[in-house]
Amino acid sequence: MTELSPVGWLADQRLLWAALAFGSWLLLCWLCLVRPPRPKAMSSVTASEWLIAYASQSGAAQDIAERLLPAFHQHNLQPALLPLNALHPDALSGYSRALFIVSTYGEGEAPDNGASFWQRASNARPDLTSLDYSLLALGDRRYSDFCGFGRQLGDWLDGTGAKAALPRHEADRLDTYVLHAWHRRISQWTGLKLQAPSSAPFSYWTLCGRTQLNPESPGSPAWLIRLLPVGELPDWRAGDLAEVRIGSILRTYSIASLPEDGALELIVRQVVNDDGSAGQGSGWLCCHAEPGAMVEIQLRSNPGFHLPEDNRPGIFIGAGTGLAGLRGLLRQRQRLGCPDSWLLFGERCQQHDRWLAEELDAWTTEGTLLLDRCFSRAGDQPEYVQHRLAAKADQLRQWVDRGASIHVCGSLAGMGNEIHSLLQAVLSPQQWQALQEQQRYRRDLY
Ligand SMILES: Cc1cc2nc3c(=O)[nH]c(=O)nc-3n(C[C@H](O)[C@H](O)[C@H](O)COP(=O)(O)O)c2cc1C
Repeated sequence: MTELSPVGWLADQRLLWAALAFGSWLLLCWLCLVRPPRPKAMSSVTASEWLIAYASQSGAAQDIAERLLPAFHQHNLQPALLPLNALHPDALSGYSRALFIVSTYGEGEAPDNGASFWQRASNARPDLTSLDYSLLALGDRRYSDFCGFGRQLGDWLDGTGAKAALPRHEADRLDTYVLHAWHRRISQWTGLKLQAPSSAPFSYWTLCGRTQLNPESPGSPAWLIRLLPVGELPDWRAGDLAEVRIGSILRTYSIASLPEDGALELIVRQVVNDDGSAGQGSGWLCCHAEPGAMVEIQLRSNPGFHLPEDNRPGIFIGAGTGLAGLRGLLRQRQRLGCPDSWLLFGERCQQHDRWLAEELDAWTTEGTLLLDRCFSRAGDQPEYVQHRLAAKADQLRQWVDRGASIHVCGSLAGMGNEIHSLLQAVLSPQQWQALQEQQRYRRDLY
């Protein structure tokens, strides 16, 4: 056996360490260069490729779109959730999979938060061959152009080369069978557990007050109806809607009060049929139901008609029962101390149709409300809200330049359509575009 001198032993140890260091370095190189990279986590690959886009006038399509999010989040996916107007058609090529949930408004038209997208899309044909999509169209077969906008959007997508991953689904009045079928199919497609929205349950309310707003008016009687909940008062926001079930009849009304008022108030016009009989739903609410009667109601969020988050000036335009939605908004602004509200309200006759006079006149006296009442049966010249607005076009332009939002509530045929055309005619293209893009033009029309 040879004995190592201390110097030789030290040299051997150095050699050993050098060999070890060299070996580690080689291993590191192999790990970095030779081994293939591990696939990126699923979430980071697919996070930005998903799009959920909606176009919704009274909130149903938006609600369906928003309720899809939690299932995506559970899988660490962060899809973009946007109203169509927030997208440029070309930007769709940035996504590889999309869900479109769109309703139809007007006469087969896009809802307001899809209208400017559609205007741009009509002149654009981006290459969307790498986009797979599914489309759920909401509509109502009682309109002649059933799901008209959904169908146009689907045809346009197909024309761009986008591939429909599933057949188009069309839901008539939120038909639960179709909604469940669509959710099942997209669950299979995406591999996510997506639940069809179960609509909020109806709850019971008691009829506790009914005041006629237009005694002796030549128009049909209109009533302010007050209801108290059985149980706790639920929460809602100014601009929201109430679905009222009377037997087999379902009617949607704009809510005219705030939760802070302690009761739900609606403005209901008593419909009189051609044969003189009272309309089924309104007849019961306005005449036949006794105080204390039970009413089944479901509250529905209507985000497209809420107030903007700040206290910018607000223009409120409506006729007849359209005052309901506007009154909720005006009450909210009064509570928040917003200074500049301008209401243009149209009804029939000066003498008997000063609806909610006490309340509105108090606000004008305080200086927080500018009120233009227009009467269609006044003197020789009938005056509608669109006439008054046209006469005050300079003031309208000034308010819009100061950043005012515009809310319109009432019937689409006639008032809603005419206000729409008038705004387009008297505002500059820049003002009109800004109103739409900044969502400062909001409508609750029926
Ligand atoms: C003023 C108005 C016009 C409408 N026009 C149509 C139409 O032309 N075709 C259709 O299928 N549905 C039409 N609808 C029905 C809506 O598309 C349907 O109620 C839908 O569920 C609303 O969804 P949203 O709340 O997302 O806007 C119309 C509804 C309203 C209030």
